[in-house]
Amino acid sequence: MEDLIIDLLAQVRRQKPLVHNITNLVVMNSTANALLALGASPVMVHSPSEVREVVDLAQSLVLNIGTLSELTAESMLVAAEHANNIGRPWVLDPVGAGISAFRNDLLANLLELKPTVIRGNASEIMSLYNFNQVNTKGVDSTADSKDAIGFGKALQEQLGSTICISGKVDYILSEQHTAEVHNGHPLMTQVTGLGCSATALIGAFLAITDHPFEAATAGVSLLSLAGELATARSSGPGSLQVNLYDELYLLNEERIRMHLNLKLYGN
Ligand SMILES: Nc1ncnc2c1ncn2[C@@H]1O[C@H](COP(=O)(O)OP(=O)(O)O)[C@@H](O)[C@H]1O
Ligand SMILES: Cc1ncsc1CCOP(=O)(O)O
Ligand SMILES: [Mg+2]
Repeated sequence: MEDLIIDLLAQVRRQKPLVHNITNLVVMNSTANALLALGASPVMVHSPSEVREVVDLAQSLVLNIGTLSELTAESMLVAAEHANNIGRPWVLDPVGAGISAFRNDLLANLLELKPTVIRGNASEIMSLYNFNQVNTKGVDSTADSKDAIGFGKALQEQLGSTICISGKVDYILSEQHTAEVHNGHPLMTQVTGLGCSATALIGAFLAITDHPFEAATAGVSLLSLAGELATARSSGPGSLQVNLYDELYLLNEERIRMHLNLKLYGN
């Protein structure tokens, strides 16, 4: 799998795919910078009047509901439907799933459109499986990622989507495979938008491969690895945020082979 991730990263850097993001107001800048640091080309387009044309133009779509509004909810539904119609892959970040009826209703509609990949923290994945479950606290998880595996597997079977659960260990679940990423650092939970950045990177890899499990594993692995390497030379959350861009930019074959701690299982 390391060989594959190294190859996918080289392809992103060569092709610089255009990744269309309808995302939240908190992370708009940081996820654009994460995509640029990796080697992809982000565009943030939110208006329902222009999302169809940009879905046509871009190679993948990232939907992130973090600061949802009536306008972005409409845009997301239009964009996801159009992406399905023309065969564009898309990834959903269900930020804050479970915190309101408005958010849950939109998520239910988006799940009907069967996202190619879903990435959330443990509380979000648990809420997605059962919206009535009250285990969510804003946008941060109150649960360990391993406790959401059963919910993630059930969602995977129900939707056919690849499911990623982030946390101390990241899990990537497809019909045939499970991957575990044992990288990252607890300090990463004190910088906003790093889960959203993992989702955006998945978008970059979806743009260059037809294999959602591989794209999701590459995106989650490289964000966690870059975060771990960045933490080692940071004195707190502020420098971690900046150093993360440098580490994404500096990722190469040697660093991936030396530091990536990835386990792959067949189901
Ligand atoms: N306890 C932890 N230990 C190590 N790494 C972590 C931990 N929690 C989160 N991370 C890292 O932060 C990334 C984002 O995960 P998470 O904080 O769960 O997302 P979100 O920001 O959506 O809540 C993970 O992919 C992982 O690399
Ligand atoms: C704090 C906050 N509030 C709404 S969206 C958002 C950012 C969440 O980003 P992440 O889930 O990646 O930490
Ligand atoms: Mg999140």
